[in-house]
Amino acid sequence: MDASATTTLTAADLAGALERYRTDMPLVQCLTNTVVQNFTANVLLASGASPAMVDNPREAGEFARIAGGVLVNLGTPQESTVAAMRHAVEAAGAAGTPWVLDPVAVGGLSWRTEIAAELPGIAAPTVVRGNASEVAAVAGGSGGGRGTESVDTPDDVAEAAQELARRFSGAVAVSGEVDLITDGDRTVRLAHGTPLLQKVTGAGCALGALVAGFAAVSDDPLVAASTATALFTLAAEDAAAASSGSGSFAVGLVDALGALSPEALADRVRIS
Ligand SMILES: Nc1ncnc2c1ncn2[C@@H]1O[C@H](COP(=O)(O)OP(=O)(O)O)[C@@H](O)[C@H]1O
Ligand SMILES: Cc1ncsc1CCOP(=O)(O)O
Ligand SMILES: [Mg+2]
Repeated sequence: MDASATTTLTAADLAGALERYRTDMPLVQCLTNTVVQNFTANVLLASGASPAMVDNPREAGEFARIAGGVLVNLGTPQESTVAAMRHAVEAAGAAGTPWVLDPVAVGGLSWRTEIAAELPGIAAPTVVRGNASEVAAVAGGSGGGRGTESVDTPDDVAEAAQELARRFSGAVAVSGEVDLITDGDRTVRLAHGTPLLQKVTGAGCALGALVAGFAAVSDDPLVAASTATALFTLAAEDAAAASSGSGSFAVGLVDALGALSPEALADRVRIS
């Protein structure tokens, strides 16, 4: 086998995942924070997936068995939703449903840092998606960022991300100006996007939901996380070009997510 084929993703890999996503319309269960629920659901719908915010302890496990992918986001943890997360992760592990951990502000606050350490002990996450400070904290190396924002760059934490991906036999997607996505063996960088993404709350959180959707249609977590990132950041470039500020940008991003075809993604994405 050609060695490069085992170490590199191609634009065609990502376009293929987007084609399957648009055909399958994956059901994505979101246990996410109270700030971003509506935006996340609209991002999933626009992209071609089907969102369901099933986040109570009585139903979360039941739903995780039938969902295509599960997002667990620690942005605003409450006793009840954390109990639901435990059930969802356990059921996802038993059913083989991929699940994504978004460790919002982990490292900076002690309870959510404990939860981020506990949940992977129930079942390993398919993808950990966070900003650089959050990924460093989950890997065990730092005190986190400034609230929900990073004080590190993805390349600062590349080794920690690779080690974490190997620990979970999954992928780690570190967001920033240049996104770094790794499965511990292969590492790709995507330099798309716009600084306007930092002026809209929930951009990272919505990206986590897309990763869960793509994990439903791809057996390769690196492909899933990379396709979600490419779709989101290329759509953001389109929205930025047509916007007059962060408000119209957020609306335009939802429009652009639905308009981006697999062919356009393959044509425009630059993988390094
Ligand atoms: N300076 C930037 N330029 C371009 N894209 C960015 C920039 N910062 C973040 N992004 C993009 O914004 C999205 C959210 O990333 P980030 O802000 O790091 O997440 P979080 O909201 O979890 O902190 C990602 O798709 C990332 O590629
Ligand atoms: C502002 C805020 N506070 C708690 S969760 C949250 C949303 C964070 O969203 P993101 O991590 O996508 O910027
Ligand atoms: Mg975040």
